[in-house]
Amino acid sequence: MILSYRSTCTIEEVASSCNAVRFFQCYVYKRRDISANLVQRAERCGYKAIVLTVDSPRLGRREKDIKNKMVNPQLKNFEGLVSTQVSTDDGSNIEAFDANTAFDASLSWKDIGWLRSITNLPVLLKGVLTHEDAIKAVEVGVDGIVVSNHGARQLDYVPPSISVLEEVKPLILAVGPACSSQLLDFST
Ligand SMILES: Cc1cc2nc3c(=O)[nH]c(=O)nc-3n(C[C@H](O)[C@H](O)[C@H](O)COP(=O)(O)O)c2cc1C
Repeated sequence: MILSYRSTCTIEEVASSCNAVRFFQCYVYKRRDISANLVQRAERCGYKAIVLTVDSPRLGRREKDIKNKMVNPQLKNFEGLVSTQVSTDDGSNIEAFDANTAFDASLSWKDIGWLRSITNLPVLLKGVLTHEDAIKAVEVGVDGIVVSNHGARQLDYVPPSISVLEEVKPLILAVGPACSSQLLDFST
């Protein structure tokens, strides 16, 4: 299974109560020490890989979250690292926290090297949708890709993940952590 950075149980709590093979999903934050803290905790707790989500330099405009005044559950993994209390008059506090405070929108291929420098775990990229990016991912040394359009919640008009599988087929490891129970291996 792939644990989201946003999980309501901490990296440690999940590790101590679950024997499944665990990967940890994270982002690169403006404050790199936060990413490093999460990644290294996951490594210490026996997670087997880091899944870096690369399709969200900023959050998409999640109109349903805004309309519903979505309130983020407490981000327990961040306790003691950063304040997650974000007040916004504009609806979604997830958007306010992730996009404006936390995520590093300058994320680029060179940052894979940085991630590799802080962990010995394999690194997978989540959010790849083209053959070109899959090739580039291999070139910069990632260990796998997750073909995903983030549920089409990030960018309008992204292709459905299933429609690009043929294009990236030789390089595919899996399709989407949300579907881990239906993990598909197209690598053969
Ligand atoms: C409530 C919710 C929370 C999500 N949180 C994350 C997250 O923290 N990190 C992430 O990479 N994707 C997150 N996603 C996106 C899913 O991982 C997944 O990409 C999406 O459901 C589409 O599935 P697919 O990737 O198999 O196409 C979230 C999706 C939903 C519905």
